[in-house]
Amino acid sequence: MQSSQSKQWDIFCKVIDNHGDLGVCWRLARQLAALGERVRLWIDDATALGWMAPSGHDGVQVIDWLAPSALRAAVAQPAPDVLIEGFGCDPAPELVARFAERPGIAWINLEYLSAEPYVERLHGLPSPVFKGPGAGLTKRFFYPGFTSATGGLLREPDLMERRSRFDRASWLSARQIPWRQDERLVSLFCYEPPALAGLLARLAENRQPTRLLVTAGRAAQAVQALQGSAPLLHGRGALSISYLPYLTQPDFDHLLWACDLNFVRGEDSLVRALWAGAPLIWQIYPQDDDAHHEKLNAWLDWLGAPPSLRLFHHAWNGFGDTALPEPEMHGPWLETARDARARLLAQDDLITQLRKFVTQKS
Ligand SMILES: Cc1cn([C@H]2C[C@H](O)[C@@H](COP(=O)(O)OP(=O)(O)O[C@H]3O[C@@H](C)[C@H](O)[C@@H](O)[C@H]3O)O2)c(=O)[nH]c1=O
Repeated sequence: MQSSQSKQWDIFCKVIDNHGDLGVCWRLARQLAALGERVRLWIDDATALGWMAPSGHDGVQVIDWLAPSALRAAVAQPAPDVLIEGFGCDPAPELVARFAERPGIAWINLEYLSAEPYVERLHGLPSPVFKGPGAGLTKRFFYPGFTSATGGLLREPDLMERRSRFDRASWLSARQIPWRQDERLVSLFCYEPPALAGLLARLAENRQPTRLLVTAGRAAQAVQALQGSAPLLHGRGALSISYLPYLTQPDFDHLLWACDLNFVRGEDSLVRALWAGAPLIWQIYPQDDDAHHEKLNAWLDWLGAPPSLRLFHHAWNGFGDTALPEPEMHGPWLETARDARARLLAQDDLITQLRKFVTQKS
């Protein structure tokens, strides 16, 4: 797969919390490698790769950034063509100093995803480094985003084709998830949303049965904590609950493809839910100064969210004391999701843009 045109990419990732930093960097690494690029992923905590990507990926070398032996070995090797700094994570200074010796190295700071207007303004801007390791180099900001004036979103070339071949019933049966044809399927990947109890009650009281597929980790703990305080909740009324193990990243996609409504969080799962094309609810990563309020509203504006979907997001994210509206799995919520996906599919994906960007700037 590798050609003489292929580049060496070194991606640096620091796990701050949860799984998004690694989730995004791993997805980037394996998509580059699938296109024939050579990739080293430098990571300070690769634990979650044990379930996200247990078999690794051809062409991706994972390196423990904290291991002194790995640093020594890397310093002895040729510098990469492209250095990607995930989310301003400050790669090891010894390496940056070594890499800076390579003429024409492209140094890119991959930023967090947002639909706020500043993204279009800042995408691609240079930031010359004046002192310290890397002095004399120019870092460039690469902003993923939802419009054609941004760096776009990660999307494998065959994603839509795989999605169209997906068979929900076989996937559920292979996972031993009980499912009756009349049950609506809802996935839950969240932190501890204040409106979680309200959602469970609404689903339980609905005329139509729902099976909630709860992802491992914080989502499962949040649901279980509520069940502890209201033990009858499990299987109550129209609601059935299945707890999932941690899934590989490709299987996490299958979960989203299988469901009629997806609750997602953070960054990477939001993008995957958009590609799934079913109605989705986003729990945004909360920031201390409430900066996430503006960020969520900017995304809802881009999405063209109908009023009930906007209200639902506000309630789910705990803005004010908004009451949780009825979740919808058809009608305007579905049309909105389909329309958003069509708009995104008409734009270049992130890797296509990133490779162009690197070639033009080096
Ligand atoms: C539950 C589950 C998740 N995943 C993957 C999907 C994603 O790649 C990843 C989750 O990442 P996210 O969706 O981004 O959600 P997240 O909330 O885990 O991640 C983040 O949000 C960012 C905004 C913050 O900056 C990060 O610090 C981090 O908090 O885990 C699986 O592969 N299998 C699973 O079973």
